[in-house]
Amino acid sequence: MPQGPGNAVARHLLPTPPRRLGIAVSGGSDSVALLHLLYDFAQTYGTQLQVVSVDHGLRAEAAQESAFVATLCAGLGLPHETVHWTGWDRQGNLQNEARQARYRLIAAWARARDIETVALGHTLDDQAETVLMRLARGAGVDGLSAMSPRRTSGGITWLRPLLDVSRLDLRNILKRRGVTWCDDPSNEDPHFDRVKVRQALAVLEPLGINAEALGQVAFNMSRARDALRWQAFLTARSMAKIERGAVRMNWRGYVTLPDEIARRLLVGAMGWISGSPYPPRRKSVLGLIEALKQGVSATADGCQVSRKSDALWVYREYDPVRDMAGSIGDIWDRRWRLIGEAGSVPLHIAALGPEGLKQLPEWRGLGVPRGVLLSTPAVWNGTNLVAAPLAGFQNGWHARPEFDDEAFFAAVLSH
Ligand SMILES: Nc1ncnc2c1ncn2[C@@H]1O[C@H](COP(=O)(O)OP(=O)(O)OP(=O)(O)O)[C@@H](O)[C@H]1O
Repeated sequence: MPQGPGNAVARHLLPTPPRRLGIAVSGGSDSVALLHLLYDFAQTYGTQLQVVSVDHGLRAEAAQESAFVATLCAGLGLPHETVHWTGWDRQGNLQNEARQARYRLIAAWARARDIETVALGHTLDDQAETVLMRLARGAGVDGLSAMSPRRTSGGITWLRPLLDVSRLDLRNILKRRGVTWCDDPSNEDPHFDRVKVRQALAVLEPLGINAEALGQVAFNMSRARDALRWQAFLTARSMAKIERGAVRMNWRGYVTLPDEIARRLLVGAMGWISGSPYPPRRKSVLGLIEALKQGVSATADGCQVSRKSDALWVYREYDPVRDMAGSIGDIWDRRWRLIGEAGSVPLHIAALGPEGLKQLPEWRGLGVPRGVLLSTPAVWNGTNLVAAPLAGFQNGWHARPEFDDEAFFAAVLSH
């Protein structure tokens, strides 16, 4: 087993070394070191490596940096490609937009090459800088938690094998090997918060507030977050049910939960329904719970949250304008599989909506809020309702929830 940072890499990739691995290399010291460490690993374990660089088209030097990575890879005999970002609409925060675009582009690059895992060069210093920046925003347990060394999103597993390794150690490895790297001038630009934070860390060092200490804080926070996630998961299992594509919880039980658990349950329910990768902000969810206590329903992220007698319901907000067309076999609104027989009459699928409910007066006896039923799928022949999932099969059509309760519980556990 290799020692030092090489060991860190191996620890994240063994005992089952991947057959293929993507590496995102910007040309900076961290990702260049990652490239070399993974190259060593691949020599021993036979992993096929492919390298990608993203040119955001924002700095003149970016093309030279990807050319530098290309030369480096050619020297190591590794395939390298550069992908380009051209999509900035000059709206929003440039750093954020560029970062999100980068992840999207790298994920698309990997998917197109059947690469399931992509390694990134985040280090202990990145971890520490993130903790310090988030302190300024009064972050809670989630915000201060450590980055995960392995995380799946956008269909790709992102691996960060260097989170325990300092930038200094990586640079020393490169210097010993006589390998150079590119210095991104924006890393010195004090307009950026990250640069200010790096300077602040140098000032805090004599107090022992350094990358290791902040990394440890992040690690401890992750453990606290995991405990909260489990508590929320177990609570959801005992008090929440999926009914007609909505989440139903017992209000009297819900209202006695600690804030943090109540919030996680709600965020999990909303995430399961909306499919949004970003949870709503903590403050807005807590505000929403307060509103519910006052008997006020609320909408957020395309979800409606409301109380009906003793139950708290979270369901898809009915939106008459939203295009909710579908066909047989489709998954409709992420949660319903539409099953039926193609006949000679042209049918279409859309939300039940108020028109549908008018044609199904028996809905009142179901004990389910009107809003839940409005946003369930229905089969239409023009303006005539052919089938709706209120009473199981109808006219040879059926819409059954594709995602079972477990998917909702998993959403609670991951938020
Ligand atoms: N232009 C790029 N091309 C390829 N990979 C990149 C590029 N920029 C960053 N990366 C990858 O992301 C890693 C982290 O870099 P950096 O900290 O700048 O990214 P970030 O995405 O802004 O981080 P965070 O996710 O913490 O916001 C790098 O080590 C590298 O693996």
